[in-house]
This record gives sequence, C-alpha cells and structure tokens, in this order.
Amino acid sequence: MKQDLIDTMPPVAVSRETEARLEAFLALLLRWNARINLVASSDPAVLRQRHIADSLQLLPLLPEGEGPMADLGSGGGFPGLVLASAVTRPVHLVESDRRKSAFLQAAAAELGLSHVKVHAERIEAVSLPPIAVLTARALAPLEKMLPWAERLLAPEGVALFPKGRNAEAELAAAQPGWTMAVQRFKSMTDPDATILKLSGLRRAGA
Ligand SMILES: C[S@@+](CC[C@H](N)C(=O)[O-])C[C@H]1O[C@@H](n2cnc3c(N)ncnc32)[C@H](O)[C@@H]1O
Repeated sequence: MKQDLIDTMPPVAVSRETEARLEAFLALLLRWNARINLVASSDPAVLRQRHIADSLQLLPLLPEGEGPMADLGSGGGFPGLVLASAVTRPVHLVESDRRKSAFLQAAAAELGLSHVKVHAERIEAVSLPPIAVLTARALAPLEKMLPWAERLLAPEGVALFPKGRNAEAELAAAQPGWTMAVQRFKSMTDPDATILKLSGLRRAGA
C-alpha cells in the first residue's frame, strides 16, 4: 500500500447560491429531525460545524470532472447531500432506511437538486454507473467498505472516507488483500479525525 504524508485541508468557500441551499437544507433537517432521528443534535450551530462544515471540507478533494459521485449510508445527508448542494455532477445517495431515504428525496426536491438520485436500498445490492468519487462517513470499518468500494468505483475512481481516531488501526486491519494509494488529510472540524483518500484500489494479485 502506497502511503502519503498528512496534508492540511484548505479552507472551503462556497457560492452564495450554495450557502442559501445549505440554509434551506438546515431548516428542513431541523423540521424532520423533530419527527425522525436523523442527527443527534438539533442545535443549528452544532449542525453547521459538526455536519455541514465537516461534509463541505471534502469539496476540494473531489477529483475534477463531472464523473458521478456516490455517498453510501447517507443518513441525514452527510456528506452526500451537502456536497450535492455545491456540485453539478450526478450524485447517488444510497440509504436503506426508508424514513431517512424519504427525507433525502424530499430535501433534494426542495433544494432543486435534480442531479441527485436517492437509492432506498442496501449498498450490497445497489446498481450504479461506474463511480468517479465515492464517499461514506460513519458507516462501517474500512475492512467492510473496501469490497463495496471496489465493486462500485470506476478503475480511476477515488474514495473519500472521513475517519475518527481509529483511522490507522482500520487501515492496518484492511491492508491485507488490497493494493491502493492512501493520502491522509487532517480534518478541519475534528482534531482527532483524518480524511482518507484512496485511489487505485485493487485486490492484491488481481
Ligand atoms: C451512522 S449513520 C451515518 C449517516 C451519515 N453518513 C452521517 O455521517 O451522518 C449510518 C447510515 O448508514 C445506513 N446504512 C448502514 N448500512 C447500510 C447498508 N448496508 N446499505 C445502505 N445503508 C446502510 C444506516 O441506515 C444509517 O443511516
């Protein structure tokens, strides 16, 4: 496994249009969160920092171009729907929980994000076009996600996985059986977190 040193994330600026979409998204999230459990906190300041800013920091790491993106286990829309508010490429959100996927569908419609497609099904079964950039936050250990990533990514595709303090342990556990290049980026929103950028993911010996 090729490993690169940690890079520091650049600050993320978004357009006024995206900011307005994110404010509308926040209002919708708070409304739905009163009925279904989408996020633990209902404090707008916490949601802006811990969820919206945390998701937006992936923006500068997206590969160039308009190749499709997929976010696995999107939950309340993090990071997938937040990123979709700032990009024009097709975005697939995969979320098997029916109530959460209904929220994602309603949010995409209300924000006018016609490039978003919500898949209310399990990652293991979902059928997607070859994916240029795959994201997943707080979903599963790397060991479990790599086979999903391998199945869904285009040959030149990259995966962006925000990870907590166990990032290195997860990498070590997942390493046997895979070749890939790994870049690490320090999270701007959580001093203990690292964003892993994986490319060239292949089964060892394949
Ligand atoms: C802990 S939540 C994280 C949600 C969001 N990514 C975030 O960071 O706030 C994990 C989400 O993944 C979904 N999920 C877990 N396993 C899944 C699977 N195999 N297929 C589809 N969705 C799955 C769950 O329903 C849940 O909404």
